[in-house]
Amino acid sequence: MAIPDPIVEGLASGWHHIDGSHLDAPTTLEADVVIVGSGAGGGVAAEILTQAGLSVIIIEAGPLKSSESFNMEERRAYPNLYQQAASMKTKDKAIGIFQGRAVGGSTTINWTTSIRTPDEALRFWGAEKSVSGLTSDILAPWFERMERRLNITEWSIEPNNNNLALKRGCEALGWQHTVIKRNVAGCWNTGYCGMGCPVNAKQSMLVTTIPAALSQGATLVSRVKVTKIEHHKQQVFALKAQVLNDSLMPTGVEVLFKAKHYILSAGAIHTPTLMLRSKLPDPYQLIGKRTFLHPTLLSGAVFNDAINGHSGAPQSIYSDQFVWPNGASGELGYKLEVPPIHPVLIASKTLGYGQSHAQLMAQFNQLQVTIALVRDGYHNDSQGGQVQLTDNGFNLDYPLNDVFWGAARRAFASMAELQFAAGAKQVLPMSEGVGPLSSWAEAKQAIAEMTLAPLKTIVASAHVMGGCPMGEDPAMAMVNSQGQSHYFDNLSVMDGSIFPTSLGANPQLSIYAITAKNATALAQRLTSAQ
Ligand SMILES: Cc1cc2nc3c(=O)[nH]c(=O)nc-3n(C[C@H](O)[C@H](O)[C@H](O)COP(=O)(O)OP(=O)(O)OC[C@H]3O[C@@H](n4cnc5c(N)ncnc54)[C@H](O)[C@@H]3O)c2cc1C
Repeated sequence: MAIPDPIVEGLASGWHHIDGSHLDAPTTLEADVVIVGSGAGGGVAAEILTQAGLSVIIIEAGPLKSSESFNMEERRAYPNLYQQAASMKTKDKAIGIFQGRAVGGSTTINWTTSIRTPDEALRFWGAEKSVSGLTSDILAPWFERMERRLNITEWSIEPNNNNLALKRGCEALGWQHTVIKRNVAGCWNTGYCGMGCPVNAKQSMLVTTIPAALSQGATLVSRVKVTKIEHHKQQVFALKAQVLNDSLMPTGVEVLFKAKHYILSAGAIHTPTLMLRSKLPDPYQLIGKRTFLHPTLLSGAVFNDAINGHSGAPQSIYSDQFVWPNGASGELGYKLEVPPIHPVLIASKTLGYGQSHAQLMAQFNQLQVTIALVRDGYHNDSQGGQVQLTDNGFNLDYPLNDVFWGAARRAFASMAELQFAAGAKQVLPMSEGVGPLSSWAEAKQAIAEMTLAPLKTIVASAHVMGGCPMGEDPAMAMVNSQGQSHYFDNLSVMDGSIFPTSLGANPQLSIYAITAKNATALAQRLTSAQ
């Protein structure tokens, strides 16, 4: 049975799509609003502004790919759909970062976990970061709106064995756990969300807001990368962009975009990189600083029975037992989840080489993996990373300090305790120098004594946040609480870069709801000025 592909059908119906790789001469494009990036922020903003009657151009550096080409193979998905073919790393290479680069941004390849912004985060932002008007009550209708729009509902199907182990461990220990809400409609439970949903069940921006915007006349420009924001006094007057070829290398052809209003939705790291490269005013030196990752530790566990963590909804249970142990600014907390277990993804995040690695991979189908996402950005000694320009790109300098390693050690202990309580026969904290552990008593001692250090301990992130913080006080924020620049009348930022701290929860729903609120306010402002 052929799966209907909304992108193929939409293009056939006459959507305005310009594949930059086909442009061979300099071009200027104009609209009421130009949006840089087509992910969680860009997608939602595009739909709302188009619905308000404004002409919109969405610019995306990545390609337009759709279910027609999503073949559930890691070797194709990572180079096609991820930044740096899924091998992006921090400056010292100690943290691996996953981020999307295709139409739909990271939502095209994310794992569908949808969680509202924790109240603790919102209260901290109000009290400490000069954010105004973002309380759980004020945001509730925006969460409801986006939950309806993206069919976000509790996953009612039996979790896969990877998630079931998390649930069983929590039950045995009396720890808090929750069934995850997912943005899916008619999900086949394949477990391949991270390679682009092959059946268009995931309600990513690729199959929801972007098609809606295009159906109402918006223009999508793919394989074009914005390189510079041209500005003068308090106005942005153009965006300069490079055309990219099939391999996403610049062809030398330039495109100029002109608009009444400009929105940056290139995501954390890339929005700040673009701002730095364009030398936007930054009297308090904020751009790119306080970039957060939820730096994530992994613990493997071998079970007697098959886990088959590649199959079934990747994430369907989480535990918040340890996220806010002593209030927001107390010791760093961590959220417990599981990742999908696909061979390349896991082989690159496990330890050893040669025989020991081969032995571990031979038990691949019995391998359960638990992850602990550390909540960064609240404690005084948790300042996140800093985006820095290099000659041909950027670096994210994210030093891992003692406060982080303290949380990491606690997280490894919690994960081992949980995995043994769930019935694991061996637990393997993903940090060099510690072998497979056979009991909770043995693990407790080994984890208390093990050396944790950059490049010895595996740390990863799929949640990039911050670097262009929001707030009313320009001394600590680049944009106000509506995402409007403090320095330019016609520039907004709508993506994960505006979070003043990490969230302590998976980010997509926070970006959807806050963007929906801010884009609606912007649409009212722009249409009433017409
Ligand atoms: C593997 C993976 C799994 C994840 N799972 C979950 C999950 O289950 N739940 C959850 O809540 N979150 C998850 N996330 C994170 C979530 O998807 C992101 O937080 C969210 O999509 C970020 O939205 P954004 O708008 O900030 O940026 P993105 O969605 O990343 O979109 C930014 C887009 O801008 C484009 N861009 C960048 N620079 C330029 C430029 N100069 N010119 C033109 N275009 C540019 C990029 O190519 C990209 O497509 C996951 C992420 C990954 C990578």
